[in-house]
Amino acid sequence: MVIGTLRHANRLAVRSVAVDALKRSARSFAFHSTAPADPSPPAGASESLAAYYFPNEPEVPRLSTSVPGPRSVEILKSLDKIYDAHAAYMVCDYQNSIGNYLRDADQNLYLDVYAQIASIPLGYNNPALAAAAKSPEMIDAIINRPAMGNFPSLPWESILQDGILAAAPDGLNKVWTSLSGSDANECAYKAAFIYHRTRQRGKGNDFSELERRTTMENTSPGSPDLAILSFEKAFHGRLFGSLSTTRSNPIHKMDIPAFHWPKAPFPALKYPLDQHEAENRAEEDRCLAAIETILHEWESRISAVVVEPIQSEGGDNHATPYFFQQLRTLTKQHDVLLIVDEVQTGVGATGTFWAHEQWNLDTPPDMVTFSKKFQAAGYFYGNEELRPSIPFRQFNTWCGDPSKAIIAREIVKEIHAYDLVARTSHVGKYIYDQLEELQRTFPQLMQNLRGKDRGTFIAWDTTDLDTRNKILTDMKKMGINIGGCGARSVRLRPALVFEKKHADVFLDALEYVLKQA
Ligand SMILES: O=C(O)CCC(=O)C(=O)O
Ligand SMILES: NCCCC(=O)O
Repeated sequence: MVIGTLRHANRLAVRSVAVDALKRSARSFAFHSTAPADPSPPAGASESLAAYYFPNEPEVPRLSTSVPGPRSVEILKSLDKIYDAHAAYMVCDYQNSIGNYLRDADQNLYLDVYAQIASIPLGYNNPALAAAAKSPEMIDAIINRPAMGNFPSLPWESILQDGILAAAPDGLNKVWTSLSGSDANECAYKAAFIYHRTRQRGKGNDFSELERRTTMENTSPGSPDLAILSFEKAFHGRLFGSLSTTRSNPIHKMDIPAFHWPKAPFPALKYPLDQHEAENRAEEDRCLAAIETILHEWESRISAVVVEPIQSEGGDNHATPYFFQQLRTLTKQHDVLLIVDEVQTGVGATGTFWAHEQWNLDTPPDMVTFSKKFQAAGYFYGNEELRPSIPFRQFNTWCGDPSKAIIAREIVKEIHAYDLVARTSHVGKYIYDQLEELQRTFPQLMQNLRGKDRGTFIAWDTTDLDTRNKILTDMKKMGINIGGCGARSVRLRPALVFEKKHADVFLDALEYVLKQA
C-alpha cells in the first residue's frame, strides 16, 4: 500500500497528476535494474531523461512496512554486532533500486532526494555507468589495482584527460587524485604547506639538517607552525588535518587532538536575499574584516584559506559572489592560497558544474577539491609550483582509484551529452518556486528558504532540531528519503536526473507532512 493519503490544494494540474498517482498506487511496479548495455540515442530524452535512462522507474514511492521495516531492523541488529551501525537509517537493496528510487531491504521504495549524502550523480543503476562497469577496462582497473604513484597504468593519462580533467574548472588543468573528500582536502593542505616552505627555502635548496632532525620529533622548523584558515560551521572532512578545519558539529571532533588553526566567521545571511541586500552586505563586510584581522594577526603563518561555496553539512549557509570575490582579493594580498572545497557542491547540482563558477573571480582559486558525485576524489590546480618537486612527498599506495576515475569519466560524458547541469538548474527553479509558495502557508516550519538559482541545492530552516528530525522521519514514512543539515535545516540533494515529475511527488508529500506537523 502507499502510505498516506495526500491532499492538495489549488496546485498546478501537473502536481495533481502525481498526487493521484500516489493515492491510487496500490499496484506494484515491475522494473528491472539491469539496464541496456548500449543504450540507443535518446529519442524523447529531451522530454524526460529519467524515462530514457530508466524506462521502468516507478512513478511514486511505495511502502509496505513501517520505516525502518522489520527486515532492516533485523539485519541492523545482527550487523551491529560486527560493525558500528548506530547511524544507519535502513538497509538498502541497491541492486534493485532504480533511477531516483531507492529500495530498502523490506522492498519499500523511496523517492530519494538525498542520494547517498549528495553522492549519486545519475540515479541508481544508471545504464551508462553500468555499461562502463562491465567493460574490460574496468575489470582491469578493479582486479589489477595499481600503486598508481609508482606504476601508473597504460590508460591512466587518457582516463584523466577524457574524464576528470575534461570537467576541470577554468585555469586549473592539473589534478591529484585521492581516496575521499577528507583525503582530497588533506592532500590540498599538504600541497599548500609544501609550496609555502619550498618558497621560503628558495628553489633548489635542500632541507637543512635541523629540519630533517626536527621533523622526526614533530617540531619546528621541520614540522613548521603553519596554519589553514577555515570558517565557522564549515565541514571539510574527518581525518586529522581536515577535521581541524571542520567546525560544524562538536560530535565530529570531540576527543580528537587538533591543530591550533584559526576560524573566521562565515556570513549569516538573511532571506530572502533580495529583501536584505544592505544588511547582508554589512554582514559579509563584517566577516571579511574579521578574516583580514586573522590573516594579519594569527600567531602562525597561514598558508591557505579553505572554503565551501555553500556550507553544506553545517546548514546550507550561502554567501554572495561579492564575499568570495573579496575573499579572493584578500588571499592574494596576503599571499595565502585559496582552496575551494567543492566536495559536495561540485558536479552540476548548483546550476553550474562547479559552484564557484558563479563567483566570476578575476583569478581562479589555487586548488579545487572534489569527491561525492564525481565518485573519484582529488584536487585540481594550475600552478606547477603546487606540485612538490621531490617524489614521495604527495604519495600513498593507491593515489586514488582508476576504477572510480573511469566512472567519473562516464559521469562527465553523460552530463555533457544530455546537458544535465542545465536540466538540474531548470528543475531547481521549479522546486524553489513551489517551495516559496509552501513557505507562505507554513512560515514557521519553513524559514529562510535558500538556494534560489542554485539548481537543486535548496534548503530551509525548521524551528528546532526535534521538529526537523520529525519532519525527516515523517517524510520517510511518506516514502521520501530526505536529509538534514546544520542545527535545524532540511536540505535537498537529489541526483542530476531528478525532474519535475519527481519534484511533484516530493512537494505533495512535503505539504502533507507539514500540514500534520
Ligand atoms: O553531511 C554532509 O554534508 C557531509 C557528509 C560527510 O562527508 C560526513 O559526514 O563525513
Ligand atoms: N554529516 C552526516 C550526515 C548524515 C545524516 O545526518 O543523515
